[in-house]
Amino acid sequence: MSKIVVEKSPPLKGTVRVSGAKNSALPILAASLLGTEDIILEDVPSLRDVDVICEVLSSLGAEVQRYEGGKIKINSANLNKHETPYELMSKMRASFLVMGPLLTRLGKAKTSLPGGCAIGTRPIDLHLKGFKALGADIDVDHGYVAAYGDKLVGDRIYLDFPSVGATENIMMAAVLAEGETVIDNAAMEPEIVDLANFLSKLGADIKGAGTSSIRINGVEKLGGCHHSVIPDRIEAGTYMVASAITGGDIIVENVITSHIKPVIAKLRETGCEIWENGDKVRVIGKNSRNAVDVKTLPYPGFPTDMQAQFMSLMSVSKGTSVIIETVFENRFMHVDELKRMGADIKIDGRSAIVQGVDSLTGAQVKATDLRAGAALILAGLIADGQTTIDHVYHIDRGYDGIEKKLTKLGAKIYRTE
Ligand SMILES: CC(=O)N[C@H]1[C@@H](OP(=O)(O)OP(=O)(O)OC[C@H]2O[C@@H](n3ccc(=O)[nH]c3=O)[C@H](O)[C@@H]2O)O[C@H](CO)[C@@H](O)[C@@H]1O
Ligand SMILES: C=C(OP(=O)(O)O)C(=O)O
Repeated sequence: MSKIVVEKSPPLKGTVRVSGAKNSALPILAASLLGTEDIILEDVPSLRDVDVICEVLSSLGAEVQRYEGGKIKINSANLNKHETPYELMSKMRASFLVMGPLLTRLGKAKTSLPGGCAIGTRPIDLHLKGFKALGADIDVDHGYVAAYGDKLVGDRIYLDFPSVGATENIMMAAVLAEGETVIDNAAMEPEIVDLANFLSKLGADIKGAGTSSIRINGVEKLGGCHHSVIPDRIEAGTYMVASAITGGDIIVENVITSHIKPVIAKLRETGCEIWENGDKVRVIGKNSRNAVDVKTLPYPGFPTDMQAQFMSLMSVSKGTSVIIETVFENRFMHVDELKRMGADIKIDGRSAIVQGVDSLTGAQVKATDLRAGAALILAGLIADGQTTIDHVYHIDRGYDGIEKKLTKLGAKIYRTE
């Protein structure tokens, strides 16, 4: 199994370009099952998760052609299977997002139940609540979930939590349902808006995406379109923290700054200087090692997907920081790994109390999930000596060319087999 080795690096300098967003690309690829004509997607990041979802689409009868530079062509005119193979589903939770499109297009869908993962139990009750409200029968048995409904009919659905995945799955199921569906307390993440924009280009009638109430009027059929995936706000935030933690001065390109307001605000609170200019942000980190408190929340709050990276920064900041994780119940697996590197962190329920230390030391650690892996790379950049990170397949799920991009900024990072 390959490992990533990170050595103490100089302050980062230069320019880094952010790739298309994983969390937009995955639902949009799933939604491609709804179209009956050619769909061309651009700016799709090169990631393990994208490889897996493309395999899922092919296994269902869609034609998927991949080109250099993040372009993918999909044609789902001959969609002919409603069941996804367990081996593919078990590789990635987001493959559950094919349920909504399959159900509404074929009248039936069956996938293995996505299990829990390192960051929490990650139930799917809200997805199923939505499908049921649209008239589907749900059958959960022997580790599989099946949904049946020849004729879905729109309804009003209140989500008990603004779940990103449930909002997406229900929105996708509703686009071909009869009449109007309203999702209340819907997730408002930029990736929901990107999915709604994509579906609208296919011919769907969706209003209110990006607010807490989304209205979908079902249409008979969807066609094809050309769509570019929005930039990855979490990848952008990760490089911004890399500049802050190393005391660097970098420009992050291909950023929609309104999507990363909480990250910009919190970095400024640490003392980091940030200049916004169109789709670029310059991040000057020389004074950015001051402790701040962080509380993760659904968008537009501080993203849970940036919590681990901020914890690395707080580990070497002046003072004490309280980091509260409200979105996932178990997203502190990186704490033990950071402690191996000398961080001083205590967990109390959903809070982590981080007492900044003067320096970290390189160690052998493992990426317990995607963002935990990114956090360990960030910690490795300023730790004395060498940090060797195991289980890097987690990192490959969500960071397009991370070693290459960091190396270009002057970081000492490489992969070993
Ligand atoms: C592929 C993708 O887009 N992944 C993102 C998506 O994950 P995902 O869509 O899985 O996250 P959700 O917003 O659904 O989950 C948030 C919370 O809702 C709970 N919940 C969710 C569904 C459900 O049916 N019942 C339920 O209780 C979860 O357990 C969790 O505590 O949003 C998360 C929250 O911003 C991000 O961390 C992930 O990177
Ligand atoms: C939790 C994440 O992703 P996923 O939902 O794909 O596991 C993430 O991107 O940090």
